[in-house]
Amino acid sequence: MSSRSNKERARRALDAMKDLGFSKKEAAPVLKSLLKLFDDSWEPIEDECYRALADAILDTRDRHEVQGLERGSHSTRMVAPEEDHHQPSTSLVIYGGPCHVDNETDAPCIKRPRTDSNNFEASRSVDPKLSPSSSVTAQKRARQMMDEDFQHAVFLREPKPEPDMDVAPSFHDTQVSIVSHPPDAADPLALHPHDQNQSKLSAEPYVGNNKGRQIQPCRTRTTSASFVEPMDSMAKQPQNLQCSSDHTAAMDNIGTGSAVEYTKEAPCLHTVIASSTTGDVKMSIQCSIDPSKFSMPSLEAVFRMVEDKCLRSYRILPPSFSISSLINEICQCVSQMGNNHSAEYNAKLNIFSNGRDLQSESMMGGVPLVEPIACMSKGGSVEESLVLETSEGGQANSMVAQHLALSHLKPTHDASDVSKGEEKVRIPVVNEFGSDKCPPSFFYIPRNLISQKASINISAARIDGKDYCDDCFGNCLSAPVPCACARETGGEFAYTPDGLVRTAFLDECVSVNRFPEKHHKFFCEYCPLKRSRNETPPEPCRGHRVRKFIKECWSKCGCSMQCGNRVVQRGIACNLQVFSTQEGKGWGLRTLDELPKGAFVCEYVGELLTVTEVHERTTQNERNARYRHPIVLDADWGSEGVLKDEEALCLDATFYGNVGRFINHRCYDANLIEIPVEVETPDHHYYHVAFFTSKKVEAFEELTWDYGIDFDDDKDPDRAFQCLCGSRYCRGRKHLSMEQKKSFSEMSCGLKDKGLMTA
Ligand SMILES: C[S@@+](CC[C@H](N)C(=O)[O-])C[C@H]1O[C@@H](n2cnc3c(N)ncnc32)[C@H](O)[C@@H]1O
Repeated sequence: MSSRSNKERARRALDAMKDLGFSKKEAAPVLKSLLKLFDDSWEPIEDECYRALADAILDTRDRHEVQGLERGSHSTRMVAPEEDHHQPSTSLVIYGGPCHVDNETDAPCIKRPRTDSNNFEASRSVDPKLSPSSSVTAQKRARQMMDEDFQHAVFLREPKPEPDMDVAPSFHDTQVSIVSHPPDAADPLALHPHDQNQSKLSAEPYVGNNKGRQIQPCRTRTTSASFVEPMDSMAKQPQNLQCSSDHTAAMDNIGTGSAVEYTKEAPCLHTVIASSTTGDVKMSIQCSIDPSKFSMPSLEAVFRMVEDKCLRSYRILPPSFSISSLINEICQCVSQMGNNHSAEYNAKLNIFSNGRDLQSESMMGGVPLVEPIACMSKGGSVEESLVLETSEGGQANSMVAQHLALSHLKPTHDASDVSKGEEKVRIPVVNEFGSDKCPPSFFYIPRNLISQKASINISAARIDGKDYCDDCFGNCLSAPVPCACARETGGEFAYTPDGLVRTAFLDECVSVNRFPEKHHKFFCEYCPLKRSRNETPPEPCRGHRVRKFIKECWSKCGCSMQCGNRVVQRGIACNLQVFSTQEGKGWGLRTLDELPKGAFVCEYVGELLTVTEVHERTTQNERNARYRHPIVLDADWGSEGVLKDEEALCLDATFYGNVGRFINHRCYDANLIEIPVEVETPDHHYYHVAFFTSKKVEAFEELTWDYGIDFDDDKDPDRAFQCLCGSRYCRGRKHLSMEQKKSFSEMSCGLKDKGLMTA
């Protein structure tokens, strides 16, 4: 590298820092140290718009502050998931803290993972002495911590099975039974299936009604269990059953024993747990099964299926995991498997094991199965029915909603899949910290709904020759020359053959978000955002970022659905989970898989409304205000002259949305970036808002994007929230100077229109 280009790169780096409010005096020595650390390699410094440099400057500042106060002391200790044995079994442990502080050389910290919450235990240094592991492990860990992608990694501890309660994780044992050990045989055992303590698989034995009774599932008996036999034996002991029609389940003692009947939320399921005077406990499950189509599967196979279906899809066990819900699942699986002829069974089990319950889908049209365990929502009935039609052009990626029921929603959530089978992957809901069992009501839709007023003309006829590739076949990415669909992205496809957004393209998109002043902005003569508010005179337009688009091949193209230039339209492919955040942000979305940089995560799907409709809704309907963060589709507002009202569009996921509505905001250094994707319309009024990872994301890390909200603008307080993103660049944080806040704030377009995110 010539010294001239080094100088040029240094100048650009310092300019970028100046834009962020860091003086040359402060930035230059840090840059020098970073270059030394990176062996004069510029790439890690320039990556992510000089993120490493900005981090290092702030770290150096922090360190100087901390050194003044607590020189030489380590306030907290690094916790490695494998070495911390004191955490509760479902606790979150985060690697955190600045790395590589060299007091001698004053070298800055770089790329350190940090905590997102005060509740997380974070490290302040990598000190082999603090780790019981070998120094090799410590070095490895230190290297990991130097890796920027390790930042914010959250490790979710798998719940450890409690010594006497290892029922859930290992159901392969066919010799399972439940045995009670009442200290006094005359004091029959009782079990309340709805008791929270019981359902948390706690080590604490359940003690019902202060009688000191215990139930301890164990594996000491050698009698083989079957689903049929206990039913028979129960039938012979009717005196032991105390049934209740109350769906909240009942527990009672009748002197000689006790029984619980449980029929909640599953009309086909009838579960009875009973004890006898001899101290035995028996459990029976009664499913409504058509005997003519049924052959009893093996218990082991059923358990394996349950494990696949339930435990593996969650990956972790939520605290609400309970034996009763497991029994529900077992019953459903018995019914499903038993209804299949044994020849089909093994093949279907394989399909099932692939992660998606195709088998249950194929069964849904047949014999009704046990209802999924649903989180019932409060509220009235849906007033008007939702009629969905595919819009003009047939295979549109959007639908038209004829009636939108806004006032009374009563959808239910299936905790095992919030998408209710609408996506290719299951998206479970787990609640570790929040008090609500499930997210509030909304209708899950996998594709955008078009409101009546929004003008979106989806028609194959509108796509002319230069915008599609009818002469392609199979995969456009493997053709020797990029096809017409790559025109939008400068003659090169935006995607790599691995389905990732190309790094250069992605970095450019990140840069538009982070440094909007360095990119082109469009100023409307008469801004639709202002127009919709009927302000007289309307405020001047604050400018809209001009964004880069991806154009995917579509139905008019000759290629197949598997073409590498069709990523977003193929839908969600990674394993996601809706979870309750610990920091008080409500529900959030995280990935269960490690995701490389540039991976497609999901779309932001909602109702397509005009900007005016959004404004009307906002003023008329305050319900669900918490979710009201419509996205303005203004990525290219300047391209086709003055926009008509019906062409200025927003996506609102308040009432109808997909999993994208759970993605929380993070100021500036979010791990997702929203990219406009053109699929079925050649103009840029309407497009898909697709989320891609802007860096490598660890499994179980929360997925976030920058809504672009200015937290300092209190003109519209009902729309805003107090930012709890935990980013050191947080625009709500006090330690940033006004100048820096301003720089960060200006990075987002439409900021002053608080509550409206732009994409
Ligand atoms: C699009 S929703 C995101 C999902 C939401 N957390 C939930 O529970 O459904 C946006 C709302 O989430 C909350 N939220 C998102 N990011 C946040 C943050 N960084 N700090 C605090 N609250 C946040 C706010 O209530 C916001 O209005």
